[in-house]
Amino acid sequence: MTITTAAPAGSALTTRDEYADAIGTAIRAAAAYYGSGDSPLDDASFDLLLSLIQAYEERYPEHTDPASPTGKVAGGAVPAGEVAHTAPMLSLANAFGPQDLLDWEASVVRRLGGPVTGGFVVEPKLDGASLAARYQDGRLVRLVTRGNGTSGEDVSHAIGTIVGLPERLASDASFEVRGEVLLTTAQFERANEVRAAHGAGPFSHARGGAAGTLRAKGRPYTVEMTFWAFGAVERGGSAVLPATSQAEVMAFVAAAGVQTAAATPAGLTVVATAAEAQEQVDRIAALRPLLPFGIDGVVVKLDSLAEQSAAGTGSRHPHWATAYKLAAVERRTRLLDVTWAVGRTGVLAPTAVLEPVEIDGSVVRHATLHNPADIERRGLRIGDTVTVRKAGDVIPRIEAPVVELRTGEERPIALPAVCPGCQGEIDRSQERWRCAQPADCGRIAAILYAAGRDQLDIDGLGERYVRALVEAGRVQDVADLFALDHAALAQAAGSERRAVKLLEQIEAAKGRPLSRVFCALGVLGTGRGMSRRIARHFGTMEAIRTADAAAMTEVELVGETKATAIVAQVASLGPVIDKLAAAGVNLTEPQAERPADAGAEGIGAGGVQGPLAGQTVVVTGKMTGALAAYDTRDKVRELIERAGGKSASGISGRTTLLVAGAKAGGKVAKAEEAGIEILGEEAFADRIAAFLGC
Ligand SMILES: NC(=O)c1ccc[n+]([C@@H]2O[C@H](COP(=O)([O-])OP(=O)(O)OC[C@H]3O[C@@H](n4cnc5c(N)ncnc54)[C@H](O)[C@@H]3O)[C@@H](O)[C@H]2O)c1
Ligand SMILES: [Zn+2]
Repeated sequence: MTITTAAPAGSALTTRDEYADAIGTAIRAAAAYYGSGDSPLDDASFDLLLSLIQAYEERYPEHTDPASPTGKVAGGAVPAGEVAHTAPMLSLANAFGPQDLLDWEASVVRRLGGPVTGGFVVEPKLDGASLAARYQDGRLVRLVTRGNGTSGEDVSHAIGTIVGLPERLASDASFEVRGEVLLTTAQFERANEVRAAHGAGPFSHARGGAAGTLRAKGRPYTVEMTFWAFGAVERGGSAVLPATSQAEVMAFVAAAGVQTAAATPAGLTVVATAAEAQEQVDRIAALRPLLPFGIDGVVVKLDSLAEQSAAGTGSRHPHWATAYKLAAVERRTRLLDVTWAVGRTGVLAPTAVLEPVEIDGSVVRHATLHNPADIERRGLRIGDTVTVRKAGDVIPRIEAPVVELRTGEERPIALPAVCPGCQGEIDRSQERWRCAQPADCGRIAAILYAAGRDQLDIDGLGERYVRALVEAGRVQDVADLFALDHAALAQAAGSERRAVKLLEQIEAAKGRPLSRVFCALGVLGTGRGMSRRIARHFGTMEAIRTADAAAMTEVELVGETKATAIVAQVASLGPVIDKLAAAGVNLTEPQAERPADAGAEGIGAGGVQGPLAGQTVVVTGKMTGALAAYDTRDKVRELIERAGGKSASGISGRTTLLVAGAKAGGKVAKAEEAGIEILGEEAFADRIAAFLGC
C-alpha cells in the first residue's frame, strides 16, 4: 500500500509485505514526529495507519513484528535518553466517544472492586510535548523529555524560555512537576516570524514547533514557549506532597508558582460521575475553537490518589486515566493555487485553493490568506504541502508549509500586477493592497454583500445582474436596490419573468430585521454578529444614528477605537440610510433588548468561563509590568472579556472589581467607599495569568 501525505489509504492490510511496509512507514513517521516534530503524516493519517497495523496483528498474532509501534510509549520510536525517570512517563489510553468513556469507567470499577468514590477530574489534553521539570529546594534544576517513557533527554538548556515554569518557586519545596510544553497561537506566530528573520524555515504546526524547540541547542534566537502542569511526583528525600487527590496536587503545585492545567481557560473540574465527566468533555470541546492553544482531547482521571494506585498502571498507560480524543482539526494537504478578488472596500483578498481535505467532518477546499505580506511571511509556494487548521465554524487557515516535503517543483505565488476587478492600478502603500479606485471597484462586491443571504437575502440577485445594474448607473448603493422598477430589472436580467421574481424578492427584503439591514450597510468591522449586537442594543436605526462613541462602547465587544470608527461611518452613510427609510425599509429590531439590560453578567465573549466570570471590572491608572502591553482601554477590555468578565469604564453599583495601576486616581477611594474589591496590577496579572499574552 502507499501512504500519501494528505489522504490516508483506508484499506486493510492483507499481506505480510503490506504489513511490513506499514510498520516501516509508522516507525519513520513516529521518529520524525517525536524528533524534529515534522512527520510526513498528519495525526489522522498516522492514527489510521496504526489502527490498520493493530487489526492485522489481531488477525495474525504470529506475524507480529517486535519492532511494531503498537503497545509502546511513543510508538517505540524514541531511543532511551540519558536521564532515568523517577517514575515512568506514560501515554494515555484513548476514548473516542461516550460509550468508550463508560467502558473505561466500568474497567476501573472492575479493578477497584467497587464504584469510584473519589470522583473524576477533567482537564484539557494539551497538544504539545511532554516534559518533566525537577525542582530542588525551590529551584528549577533540570528539564527532561518523556523519551521512551523510562528515560528521557536532558533539555535543561530551555530553562528560562518557558512561561509557567519559574526558575524559583515561592517556597523551597522539592518535587518533579509533569506537564505539557506548547506554543500558544501567538507564540507560534512569533516563532515563525523570528525564524523567518533568521532564514530558518517555518514550523509547520505548533506542536512540532514546541517539540523541536525544546530539543534545539545553540539557536541564535529564542522561541518562548508555555508550560501547563498536569501532574507531580515526589523527589527523593523531599517531604510527601501534601495531597490526597489530583486536584490537590495541582493546587499545591500552583501555589508554589507553577502554571497548571487548572489555569487554562478550559480549567480543571472535579465531578462525581462519568456522565458528568462527559458533560465536561462536551463543554471543553465547545470551547476548543476559542482557546489560545491547541488541544487534541480531554483527559479524565480518577481524582483520588488512593484510587489511582488501586486501579494501577499498565506498561504503556495508567489504568486510572483516559484521553477522550477530539477530532483532528489539523490536516495536511496541498496548496494548488492562490486566487485574488476585490472586496467591498477595495481590498485585494487572496484565497488559497487547496486539494480538498476532510477536517472534522467537512471538506475544506479554500483557506484565507490575509495579504501579500502574510503570504511572504509564511513563505508559501504553489505546490507546497501545507498544514491546514479548521476548528468549529472558524474559517480554515493555513498554518505553514511543510518545508521538509518540498520536491523542488514548487513555484512562487504570483502577486497581482493590476487590480483583478477593474484591471486598474493597485495601491500598495499598506500591508493590505487595495484597488486605487476602491469606490467604483468595490461597489459591485458591496452590493452583492448587501444582497447576500445573511443580509437582505435577495435571492437571485447574482453578480451578473448587479454588474449590469451598476454599469447602467441604476445602482450606486444598497438603498438604490429598493428604487428599482420592473423595466430596469428586466433590462439587467434580460427577462421579464426574472424581473417579476426579483421585484418580489426586493419587496420581501424591506421587512428584514434591523440587524440584517445594518449589516447590509457594510460598516467596516461589523459582520453578522456585531451587527446583531448593535441592532439588539439600540433597537432602531435612529438610535444607532444618534449614538456617540461612548454610547457605542456599551455594545458588547466594542472598544473605543472600534466605536469611533463605527460612529464615523454611520454618519457618512446618512444619505443612504435616509433613502432606505424613504423606500419603506424596516429599520427596527424585533428582538431588541433595552439598553438597561444589555449584556448578561458573568459570561464574557462567547460564553467563555474564566477567572473573571461574573465580575464587572473597572481598570484605572497606567498598566505596567506584566500588563504593560495592555496600554489602551480597548486592549484591557478585550483581556477582561477573554477572561470571562465584563469591562466597564466607571464605578457603579454593578462593579465588583477595581484594578488599580500606577498613578491610579479618585476611583480607588470611590471603590473603597463602596466596598468593592481592589487589586493591584500584579495581583490582577496573577489572577488572569492564563489569559495574558495570548
Ligand atoms: N503524525 C505522526 O506521524 C504521529 C506519529 C506518532 C504519534 N502521533 C500522534 O501522537 C498521539 C499519540 O502520542 P502519545 O502517546 O505521545 O500521546 P497520547 O495521545 O497517548 O497522550 C499522552 C500524553 O498526553 C499529554 N497530556 C496532555 N494533557 C494532559 C493531561 N491533562 N493529563 C495527562 N497527560 C496529558 C502528556 O504529555 C502525555 O504524555 C496520537 O494522536 C498520534 O496521532 C502522530
Ligand atoms: Zn479595481
